Amino acid sequence: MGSVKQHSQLPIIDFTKKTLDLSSSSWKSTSEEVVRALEEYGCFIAIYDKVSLELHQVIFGASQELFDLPTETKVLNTSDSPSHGYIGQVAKIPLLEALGIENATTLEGVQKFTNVFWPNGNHHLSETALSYSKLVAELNQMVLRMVSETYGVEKDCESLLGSMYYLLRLIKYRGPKENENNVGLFPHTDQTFMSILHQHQVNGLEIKAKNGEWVLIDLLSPSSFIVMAGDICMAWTNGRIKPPLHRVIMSGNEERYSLSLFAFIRDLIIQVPEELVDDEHPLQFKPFDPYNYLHFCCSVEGRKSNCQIKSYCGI
Ligand SMILES: O=C(O)CCC(=O)C(=O)O
Ligand SMILES: [Fe+2]
Repeated sequence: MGSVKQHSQLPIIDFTKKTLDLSSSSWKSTSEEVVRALEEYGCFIAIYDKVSLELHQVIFGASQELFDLPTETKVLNTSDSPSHGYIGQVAKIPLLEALGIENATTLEGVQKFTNVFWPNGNHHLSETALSYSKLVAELNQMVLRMVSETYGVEKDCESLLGSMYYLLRLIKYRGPKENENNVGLFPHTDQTFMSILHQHQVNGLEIKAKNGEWVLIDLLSPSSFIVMAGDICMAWTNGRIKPPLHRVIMSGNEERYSLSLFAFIRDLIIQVPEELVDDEHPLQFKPFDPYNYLHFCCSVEGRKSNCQIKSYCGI
């Protein structure tokens, strides 16, 4: 008998009905839920309906059209930053293809992306990608504010937010062919501050639970998003929040489309706030440049490490 995959027990946090203004009582209780979930699992499912069903359909429709372009066109999506552009036809992960929109919460960013494929512009695509990224970035900002307030480090929050930039990664996984491995993406943690993942219809994302089991994340509602801590968040919180190990396994033949909104930091040295260092939590990380960290991760030394953030700036 084959083993039945365990389904997600991740906390589900509702960001819809409540008015999340700083003075409301639900802001505080939601903040506590968020921090508890992040400390326990490194991630949670957010129910967030600011991205309308229509926008959900339109962005995934646009993603499908982009992946239908010929490979020689898709490879024009390049970047100076590692893994920020087109990824595809990689021998070890043949099911995966990805396109990256850098600075996706700015008009310049999305236009730079669309102009690669449509030199005269593609207003519809730019507008879609921009609206989606801005709305999901708002969720990220809300979560960061909640974490900062709960930890009493609001002053750090403003400088982090001021140095944050977003990469919207569009992802497509095809089903495996006969005798082909069904791994869509190998186990990893994200090199981000925070990532917000979203998918269209087909499941496949798995998270490694504390007991060592891989748990399938059931994300079938269009208003469900996974909010996931990245490596940078672990260093900033002095190890209180750990990024979860996750992977993608394709169980059927249906193509899977997903979106990752990655929050990165640039032009800021990350330092553990002194409020987060005490006898119980001795300082674990040296100040570091989170942008250089991305380059470290793809260096020979970085690739060899089994915990890149600790190798890079751990004490
Ligand atoms: O496709 C997914 O659901 C996850 C993607 C992911 O983990 C990544 O892009 O880092
Ligand atoms: Fe990831």
